Amino acid sequence: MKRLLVVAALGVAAWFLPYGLDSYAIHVVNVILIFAILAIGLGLVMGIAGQVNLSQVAFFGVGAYATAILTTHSGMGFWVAGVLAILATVLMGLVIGTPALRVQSHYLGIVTLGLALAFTNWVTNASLSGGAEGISGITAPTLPGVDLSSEYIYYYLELIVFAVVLGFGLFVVRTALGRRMRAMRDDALAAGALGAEVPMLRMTAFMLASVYGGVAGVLYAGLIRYVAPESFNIANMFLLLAMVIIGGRQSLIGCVVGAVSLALVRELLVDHPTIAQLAYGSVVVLVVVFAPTGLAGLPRRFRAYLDHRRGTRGTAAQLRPFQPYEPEAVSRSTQDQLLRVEGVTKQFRGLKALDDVSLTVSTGEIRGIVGPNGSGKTTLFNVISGLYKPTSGRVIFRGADMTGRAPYRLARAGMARTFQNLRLFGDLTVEENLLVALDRWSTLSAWRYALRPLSVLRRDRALRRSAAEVLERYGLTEFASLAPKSLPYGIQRRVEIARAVAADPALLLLDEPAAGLNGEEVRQLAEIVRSIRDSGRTVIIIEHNMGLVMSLCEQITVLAGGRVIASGTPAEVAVEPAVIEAYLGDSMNTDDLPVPSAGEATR
Ligand SMILES: Nc1ncnc2c1ncn2[C@@H]1O[C@H](COP(=O)(O)OP(=O)(O)OP(=O)(O)O)[C@@H](O)[C@H]1O
Repeated sequence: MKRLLVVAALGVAAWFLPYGLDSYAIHVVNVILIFAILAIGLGLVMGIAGQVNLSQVAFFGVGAYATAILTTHSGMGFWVAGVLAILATVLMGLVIGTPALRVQSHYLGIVTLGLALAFTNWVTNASLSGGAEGISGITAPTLPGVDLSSEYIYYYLELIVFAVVLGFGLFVVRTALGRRMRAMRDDALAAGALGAEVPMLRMTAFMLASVYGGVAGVLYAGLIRYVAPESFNIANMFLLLAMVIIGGRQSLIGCVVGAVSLALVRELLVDHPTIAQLAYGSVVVLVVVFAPTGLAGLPRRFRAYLDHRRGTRGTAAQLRPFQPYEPEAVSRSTQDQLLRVEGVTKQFRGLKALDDVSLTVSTGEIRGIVGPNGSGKTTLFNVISGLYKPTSGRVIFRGADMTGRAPYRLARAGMARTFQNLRLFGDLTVEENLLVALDRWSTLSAWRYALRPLSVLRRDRALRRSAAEVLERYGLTEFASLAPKSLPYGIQRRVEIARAVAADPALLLLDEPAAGLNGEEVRQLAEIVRSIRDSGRTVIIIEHNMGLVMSLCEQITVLAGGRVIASGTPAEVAVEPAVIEAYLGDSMNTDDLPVPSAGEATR
């Protein structure tokens, strides 16, 4: 309610703003709105999706130049030209997003900067774009009964477009697509392992940014009715970047605040361009060092600081007991092979981390993978889950050859995993971590955001209900809104397992889930894993805690030096001479192993 009142007050203020402004001031406001739209687009691709994009100014340029060329050379009306210009910008977004499929971080910065420079170079030299002089005489936009040639009236057109694109951006960020992008920004590898189609997501982020660039370009062409290369140069790109960083790149409102503040500063320093550049640079450095979340992040940091001083943070939340799943009858026929690893070898330069490893896992089994440190267990998981391509050999999952498939494809085929060193999305809450896993929509269905927004909202509500159920089952409800990193290690491990199961896998890979847990937590973990299996899933678990492995697993595969040295029931492998030899000198003492009875092992 409070938020609604603030939005209404801002809306009223924005509506009456032109009444107090002279003709120069309204022009400045119109330019600021265009920069704000550009900044939102840049915030989406860089702040939300984590893709370095130094070509936002080129998107802006394509939108403006395409409008200019189509209205002057081809004699089209402004609106038709504007729509075509935005389509042209999206096409450019696809081209510029393509390198993001292969390169990341500063390399992507260099590539996108290169493309932006190429654009400026082209418009400066091509005759189609009017060379250094640019294109003047752009047809003014018309609306029946509305005089858009007046900047006072044009302001309302811009204001409406700004409100729509800001609302759309916030809608994306706060629902499934935005969550996936934020997850990818945090940890692309973990997001992929949960089924997020990382390449498609990167492309979508660039396309979104390009739409914002295109819209801003069209509005600019309609406002100034003249385009020239200097409006789209690298200095403006850095100004835009400074707006996003200072405002707070992870918040679209922050991007708007940054755009407005810096555009006003630019106006004040318009006669001192050198001082202006130095001032932007210094402020950016100060913000990066002292307020990495920008102006938008300051209130939250201040609240966190106050909480810390009062000592109120996270004291109330309690881990509740796990509520077991309803057992499901699963046929445990050994014919029903869920996973087959055939002669897999993985070579890292001179080192053979896996050497001709073969194993078969049946549906409904809990399989243990054990072996001394460095024996290749995690490498085997990485090959099975698609993080590594094997040097040779095959991985057959649910009857299909999945060797070397991207992790997101394996995840979508029904595989989920946890990581030895926990890979929770640190910038997302516990609930959002689960929501990312629960979301099974393909990124291709992102068109619904534009054409069927209500279906997106309905689905988001359904996802939140499912997340609440998962939180409840794992006893995590009270931690839903907290950042995973603020939680004790044992709870983080539980969140990671809950997240993996939320992805609804047929096969769950657990990489050392007991690492760092105390005795009681290990007991609870065993209960959770058994219940997950009883609910119809198959589990493979890498573990050094031999007591846990021996009591939990029906079959154990022992690796040493990248080779399978034994395979069988806990009782069988515990007495294998090769296993005893491999473990001599290791922490495991096979004589002390609590070898279970056959009945216990197959619970
Ligand atoms: N990306 C990589 N590049 C080079 N060598 C690697 C890579 N990943 C693993 N290795 C090497 O492969 C071998 C097997 O490592 P892996 O992590 O699979 O062993 P592990 O059995 O899981 O060990 P631990 O129990 O300590 O986790 C080790 O010698 C490791 O150094």
